Amino acid sequence: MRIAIIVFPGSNCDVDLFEALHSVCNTDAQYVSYREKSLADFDAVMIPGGFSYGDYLRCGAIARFSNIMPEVVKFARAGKPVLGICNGFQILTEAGLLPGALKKNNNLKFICKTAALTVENNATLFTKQYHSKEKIYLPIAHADGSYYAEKNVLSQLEDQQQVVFRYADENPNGSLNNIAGIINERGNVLGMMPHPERAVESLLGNVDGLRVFKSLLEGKVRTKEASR
Ligand SMILES: NC(=O)CC[C@H](N)C(=O)O
Repeated sequence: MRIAIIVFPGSNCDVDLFEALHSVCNTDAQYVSYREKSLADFDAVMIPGGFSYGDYLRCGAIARFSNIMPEVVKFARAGKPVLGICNGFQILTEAGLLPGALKKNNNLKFICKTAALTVENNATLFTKQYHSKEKIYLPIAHADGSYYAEKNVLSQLEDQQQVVFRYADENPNGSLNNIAGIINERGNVLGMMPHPERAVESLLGNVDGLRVFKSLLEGKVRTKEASR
């Protein structure tokens, strides 16, 4: 599987994501600049975390006007897999590929810690290797991670099992319905605030994020972690 990692000015989790895909999962990952205008030959697109355009105006609000974004939208509309992590999630909501918005954390502070989550929907492209309602732990690192959507959007997300990850134990940022990650109706675009790419090797002290990537790559690779 050939995976594009979109790099914007200010992205800072692109290398972690590359290492997770390339070094841990042995898959073909390529950096693609925000200036590019084509995603031909890629099987999946991932938008990494960071501070695209310095988070000026609103997180993701400027990135979504980059050259590459119409291609990302086309890619998603074609039903191909798209994953947005943290700032990537923010960019996907700004681009209209996912509903709702990410607001400032309730405490108005940047929060960097490990969060407990439950896997609410394990029937997606990105979560099929988790058990239903499995409790996992992933790092979070954001200032604008409080998920907001209108009531009718929230009920649609709940009714259609589009909430994929929910904060467990405590809600760190004020997200409505404890939402940490959602998928679009079609099931090919996932956005999540926690960082699975920072939890893919025992050396990192946590492998709970590895199955997000393994689920997508299922059957196509034998990961190093799995062979240990
Ligand atoms: N780690 C990240 O992607 C940070 C996301 C975003 N810039 C925020 O602080 O909310």
